[in-house]
Formats: sequence, structure tokens, C-alpha cells
Amino acid sequence: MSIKIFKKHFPLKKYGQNFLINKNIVDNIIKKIHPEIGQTLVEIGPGLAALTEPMCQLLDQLFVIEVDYNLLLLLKQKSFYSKLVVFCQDALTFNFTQLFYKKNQLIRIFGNLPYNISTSLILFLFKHIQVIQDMNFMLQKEVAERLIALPGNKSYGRLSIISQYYCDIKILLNAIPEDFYPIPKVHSIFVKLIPHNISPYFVYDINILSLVTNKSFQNRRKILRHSLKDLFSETILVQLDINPKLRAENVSILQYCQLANYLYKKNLKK
Ligand SMILES: C[S@@+](CC[C@H](N)C(=O)[O-])C[C@H]1O[C@@H](n2cnc3c(N)ncnc32)[C@H](O)[C@@H]1O
Repeated sequence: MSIKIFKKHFPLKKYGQNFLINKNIVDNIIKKIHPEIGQTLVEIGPGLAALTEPMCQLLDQLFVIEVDYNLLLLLKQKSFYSKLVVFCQDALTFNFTQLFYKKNQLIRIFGNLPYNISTSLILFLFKHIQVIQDMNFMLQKEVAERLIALPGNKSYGRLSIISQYYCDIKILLNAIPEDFYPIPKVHSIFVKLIPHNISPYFVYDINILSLVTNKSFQNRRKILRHSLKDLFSETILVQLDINPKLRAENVSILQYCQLANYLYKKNLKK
């Protein structure tokens, strides 16, 4: 991408505007997403169209959600603009489910996400999981590592548990700071999240899983007997076959689901 375009738009830090400038990475991303004509594709944050333009070459229509109106004005001057269905909105409040009803088909979401909102955005998107085919995101390396982390890993936490509860997650490629302009301080990883067809996990109420993981990870080094003492007695933990001396970071997703379901059933009896 030429530097000329950056004279027309000064990148805004508050919107996490680090634009992709490495064409090889762009081509690779498009290949990994592998869009097909007729599918419902949705881009979060098209920015200066690094991904939007090559995507439009392969599609008849593309939904884009961009919070920065000035970027949309630049997009309007592009030849492929007629293929876009544009929403000038904060993706964190966007009703993704409405896009399912456009063609009655699952939606495919992608984007080089603004790093400052990527975690909240992913958690928000899980609320629309039933209409999503896959999510393909460029993320800060540390966030991607948290998504895929397993028990015992230093990155394992709430985000790993909730994300793996909903999705199978694959790392597709790495990017270095110089692949973006302005150059960020962090490295990046492009990931694919695919909602489970048949989930290995089940909870009656995701909010309870959220509560239990939240409490457990408030201090990840504390043992469960202490961190969860308001919710479970030591006897209950033993009955559930969960060692009360385990630390939050060593408890499996299955065990967190067990804890959440125990609480759910207990509340039902009240
Ligand atoms: C990292 S840039 C990526 C831009 C472009 N896709 C690229 O790869 O060069 C993030 C983009 O998301 C937009 N953005 C930031 N916060 C947003 C939000 N809450 N909702 C929608 N778009 C947002 C920014 O304005 C910017 O265009």
C-alpha cells in the first residue's frame, strides 16, 4: 500500500488503527479465509481496505462494519464500493444475528482487529455464536496465545476457557510489527475460530461458567478451596472429584463446566 494514502488519513490510536501493509500477509490471509461466492462475509474494521479490496475481487457482496466515518469516506471513492454493504457502527454493539437473516445462512467474520477491543469483541461475538460459521482474526500475539492455552500454561485463563468452550481454534500465520503501519509494539497472530459442531463441553448457563472462572482467576495462584470458598465447600469439591488444592490455572475446562453445572442445579433446588 502506498504511503500516499496515509497522507489522506492520519491513523487514530484510539481506534487501534495499525494498517496492514505487507501484501504477502494480505494474500495469505485471503487464502486462509478462502471465501466463496454466495457466502455471507463480514469484515470488522475495513480501514484502508487492505483486506477489503482483495476480498471484493472474489465476492459479489461484502458486509463491513467500521466505526471511523472518515475511513468510510475514503472507501466510498473506491471502484469496489458498490459491492459493500456498509455499517458505520461500533462492532461491540452490532447485531451480527441480523446478517444471518439476509440469506438464511451462517456468517463468516474476519478482520485485522483493533487490538484494544479484540478480547471484548471476541467475547461479545460468542453471544451470536449460533449464526457464525467461522471467525478469522489478526490478533495481538498474547491474545492469540491466551485463546489456545491449555491448563498449566501461563496464558491459560478465562478467555481460553470461554473461547475453547465455544470454538475449535487454529493458529494460521504469524505477522511481525513491520507488516503494519504505524508499526505496533507487539507481534501478531492470525487465528481461525470455528464453533464446535458437537461440543465436548456443556453448561446449562454460560453466565455461571463465567462467574466461576472469574472468581477462580481473580488470583490464579490461589488454590480452589480458598478462591471458591464462597461458592463451594471443600466437601463439594471432593464430591465432584476436583482436588481442592488445585490452582485455577490447573483446572480443566471440563472441571470448570462441572462446577458451573453443580451451581446451576443447586440454584434450581432453591
Ligand atoms: C487494525 S485496523 C485494520 C484496518 C484494515 N482492515 C487493515 O487490515 O489494514 C482496525 C480497524 O478497525 C476499526 N475499528 C476500531 N474500533 C472499531 C469498532 N469498535 N467497531 C468497528 N470498527 C472499529 C478501525 O477504525 C480500523 O479501521
